[in-house]
Amino acid sequence: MQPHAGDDARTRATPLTTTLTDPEATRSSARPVYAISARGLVKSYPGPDGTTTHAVRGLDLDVRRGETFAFLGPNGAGKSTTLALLCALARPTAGQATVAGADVLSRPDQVRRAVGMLFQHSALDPDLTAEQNLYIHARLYGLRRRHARLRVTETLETVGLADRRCSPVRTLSGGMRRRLELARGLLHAPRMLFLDEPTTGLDPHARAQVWEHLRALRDRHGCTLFVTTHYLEEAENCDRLGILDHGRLVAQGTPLALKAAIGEDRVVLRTGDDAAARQVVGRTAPPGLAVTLETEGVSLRVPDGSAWIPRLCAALEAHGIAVHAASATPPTLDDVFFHHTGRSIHTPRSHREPAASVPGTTVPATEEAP
Ligand SMILES: Nc1ncnc2c1ncn2[C@@H]1O[C@H](COP(=O)(O)OP(=O)(O)OP(=O)(O)O)[C@@H](O)[C@H]1O
Repeated sequence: MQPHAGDDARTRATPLTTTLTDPEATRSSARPVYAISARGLVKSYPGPDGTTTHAVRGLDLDVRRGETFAFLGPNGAGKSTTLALLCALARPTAGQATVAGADVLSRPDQVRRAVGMLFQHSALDPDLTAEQNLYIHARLYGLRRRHARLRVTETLETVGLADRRCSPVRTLSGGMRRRLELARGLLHAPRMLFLDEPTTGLDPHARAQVWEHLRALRDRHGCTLFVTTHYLEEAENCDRLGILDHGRLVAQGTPLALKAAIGEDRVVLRTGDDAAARQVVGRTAPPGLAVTLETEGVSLRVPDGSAWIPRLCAALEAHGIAVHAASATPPTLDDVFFHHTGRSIHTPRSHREPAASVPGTTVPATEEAP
């Protein structure tokens, strides 16, 4: 998917009214350029013992029509809550959002009619066939009988399940069920799809198949896709992504721009004595850099990493420490995540983190979200 040239890797906040349309688009068509535009979106839940859980803390976000946008964040970051706010399934505590041209607060029905949704939990009846499940949902969406039958056939074809239309859902594989869920979200032909972790729990082959269908929806039908995920490789393939942490969007941009903005390579040295090597590398590398001990060896993030390898190797050898392997790799999305959050997306959050920086932090109800 093509990156947008000149995308800013950092989050930007501009007034909602100025971002809903761009002047060029307004001249050629009345349709807003942004499929999603949110400003200052907040969602707080009452927590246990009179506390408040701040799931989303002031979100500013714009997603263009036809764009595939990934919302990347660890468990509890607030991804599903944001999705519920944008689909008008939950009411924001504060802030505003326009989705598919409708305001989520004043026109929630219009938003829900305009978007398709794929949730983490299945909404399918395992004892009914693929076709029966879709037909029931089509009727619930308000489609007339004949149109419902037509859309069931079309959407089963779209997701490559036409030959399994008479199979009970319980006999379908996990990947097929997810595709059937996708078909369900497409019944009313929405131009915009919200997908909450569409491939979680699927094997790599089934994940690739789901993404093949999602790309086809974008390319053939111009659908806007908003996908939550904690798979870096999925986010990598999207037009843009936003990194959500502790209910806040800490960075957004194209994968390329986000990685380029870091500008640091990851250098890893595997040595005969990594603990001693860490001390030597710490003294040799530019001051202030974190040198860490990881399973692969001694690691540090430094601009122009490959130029540092000979110097670090020479210093280690001068201290009698053998270097078995050395590598410098350009930043990955995990490095981007690390850069903005101080930890890897795969690292479970620490219990020692200060309360104000823990995802979905629970604080006394009287305390204002910072
Ligand atoms: N209905 C609710 N009532 C109270 N707290 C909630 C509710 N829904 C979510 N939360 C809390 O809000 C925070 C964010 O949850 P959310 O489900 O949005 O995160 P997530 O990023 O989608 O996580 P996951 O990847 O595990 O689905 C969590 O601390 C969660 O416990």
